[in-house]
Amino acid sequence: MTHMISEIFHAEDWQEVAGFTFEDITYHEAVVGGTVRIAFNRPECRNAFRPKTVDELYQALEHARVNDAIGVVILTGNGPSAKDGGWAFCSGGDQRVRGKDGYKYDGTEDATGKNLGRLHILEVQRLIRFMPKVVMAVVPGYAVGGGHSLHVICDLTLASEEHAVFQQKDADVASFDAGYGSAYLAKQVGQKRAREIFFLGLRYTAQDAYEMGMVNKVVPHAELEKKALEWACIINDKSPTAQKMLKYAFNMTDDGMVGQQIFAGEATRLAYGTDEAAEGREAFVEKRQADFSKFSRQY
Ligand SMILES: CC(C)(COP(=O)(O)OP(=O)(O)OC[C@H]1O[C@@H](n2cnc3c(N)ncnc32)[C@H](O)[C@@H]1OP(=O)(O)O)[C@@H](O)C(=O)NCCC(=O)NCCSC(=O)c1cc(O)c2ccccc2c1O
Repeated sequence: MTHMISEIFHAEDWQEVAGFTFEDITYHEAVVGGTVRIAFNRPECRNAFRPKTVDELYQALEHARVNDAIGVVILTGNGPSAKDGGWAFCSGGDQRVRGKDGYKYDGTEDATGKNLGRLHILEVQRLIRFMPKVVMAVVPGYAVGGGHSLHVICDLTLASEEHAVFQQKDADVASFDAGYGSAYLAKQVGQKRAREIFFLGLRYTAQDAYEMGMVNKVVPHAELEKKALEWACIINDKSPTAQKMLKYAFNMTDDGMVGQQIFAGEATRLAYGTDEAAEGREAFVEKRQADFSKFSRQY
């Protein structure tokens, strides 16, 4: 008997990625190739993340990042909750395990033995931001707190027409994502709207979020995952180099020197492929003066 992943998950489209024993997430690769689906799998607590969840998420994202065959990562939440039928993308940090210095592992999971608190969802945000793949948030229910920030950092967001709820409740629990979660949100929806979202913590539907500019498409709940895979296939049919350079170009204006470094690194890689670069390398190896005279100063 196959275990149900999520009510709107289409098992025929996916196969489990081998080699992992995840508990808090599920990790699948599309049968058609090119796309992975990573899903929070704690629907009973609206897919809140504890440190173990974040570790698993980071591991799966890193695995996708370095997999040459993958162009798109779908990030979503499994559901509904068996307790009450509620749907969630992610409700942020698990408040039951928040300590004075961050979110706590349970005793057996802490690698340091010192029970250090973690805020490493921020490391996940950076991984999503800087990976040369399109990351798509697929929001079937609540995207709240740190879960809202995760949808903000993703390149695209699709949302369930019936069940998606966007809400920033950080200030209700005396937390604040003062990085991408707020400042980058303001780039998406404008300063007044972003301040409203954080200062008031109101609930917004998928349609509200679409009108504000932080959701790309509102999709009927039952069709959400099919639409996500359809979009992923469209993205994957295009030039991987063009898609990567575009993502880094979009990021660059907001990411300062790091954004420039990442874009510039890829420009260097492209330059290495030219005859001009080969001449420079070969001249060094052959211990001769490089002859760049035949290369044009194109304008
Ligand atoms: C998400 C909700 C609005 C949903 O409300 P609803 O009424 O539909 O459902 P319940 O409230 O009854 O929830 C069902 C069930 O789930 C439990 N639960 C939900 N969210 C969490 C959570 N985040 N942590 C732990 N448990 C959660 C809830 O207790 C119920 O359990 P039962 O046992 O009673 O069945 C609503 O649930 C809600 O408001 N949730 C809390 C949202 C929240 O405050 N999130 C945290 C914001 S702070 C944050 O995420 C954050 C994390 C970081 O790591 C950061 C790092 C660096 C900077 C900032 C960070 C940051 O802000």
